[in-house]
Amino acid sequence: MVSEASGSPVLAFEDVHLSFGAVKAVNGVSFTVNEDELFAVIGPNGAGKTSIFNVLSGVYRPQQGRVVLEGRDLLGMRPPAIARLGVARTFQNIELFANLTVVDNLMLGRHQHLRYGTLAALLWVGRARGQEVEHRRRVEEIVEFLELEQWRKMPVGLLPYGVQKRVELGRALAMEPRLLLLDEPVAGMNLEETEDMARYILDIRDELRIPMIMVEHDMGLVMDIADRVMVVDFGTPVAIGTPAEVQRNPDVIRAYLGGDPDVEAAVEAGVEAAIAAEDEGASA
Ligand SMILES: Nc1ncnc2c1ncn2[C@@H]1O[C@H](COP(=O)(O)OP(=O)(O)OP(=O)(O)O)[C@@H](O)[C@H]1O
Repeated sequence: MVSEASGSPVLAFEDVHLSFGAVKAVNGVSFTVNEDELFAVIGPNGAGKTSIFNVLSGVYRPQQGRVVLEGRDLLGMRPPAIARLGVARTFQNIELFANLTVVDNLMLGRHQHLRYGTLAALLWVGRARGQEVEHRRRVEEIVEFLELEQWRKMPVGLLPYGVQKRVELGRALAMEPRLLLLDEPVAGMNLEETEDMARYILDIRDELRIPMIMVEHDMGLVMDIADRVMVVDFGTPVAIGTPAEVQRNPDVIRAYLGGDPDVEAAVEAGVEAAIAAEDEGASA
């Protein structure tokens, strides 16, 4: 099982345990995320994926474990402090201001970088003016990067769903994150929107060099674009590895298909056949 990222890790999630009464939402989960890595977390409904995100962003405080971002222990910090350290997040359900324009929503993402007071902002003087210009410049760069130019002055609520999801991604990028958490980035999207989003996610990794953790139910997307995948089931890690490694792991297939013995026998036969075919291909 490959559990360590190659290169230097940005994030270390170490033996985290989180229970709600008798429910072990996260049960001894450990992984690291490398600085240029797209790391995916998958698992059946209720497996603990959202709970892992909530631990990472400070919403839930685990009973045991460590979460270290670039050498700093995040446990015990409140969500705004963790966001200031550079952990940005997109949500399953879009969380934008529907009546504000694309540019204004992105400007709100810059909010934690504002270094001037309200009075200075109102008077539009000195530092406030200089910083505002800089923030607008950064926002326009993101508009261009995510190809949002044609919608920049439109209220977000009027835009197609796929574009709204892209604006949400832009708002997270406006925070200049050190680590980006993507919670089901293509949920509810059609094929074209999904392909667009996949391209932007890969560009964020390759051009902006921002490491990401993605929770996603779309297996095709995960297997296509993730560098490594962690599978969780009932809060417990089942496997960590490359998409190819994880896909042929019988424990993973079992976690998805349940304990039906007929299904299991069929799966194991299928896995063996796949491995044999691969080996044959390799030796040919
Ligand atoms: N605040 C909470 N209070 C009580 N139980 C919770 C809470 N949050 C999560 N759980 C429980 O922890 C377990 C893991 O839930 P979680 O939402 O993390 O799973 P998930 O993998 O994200 O599921 P889904 O794919 O459906 O979003 C579930 O049994 C859930 O009911």
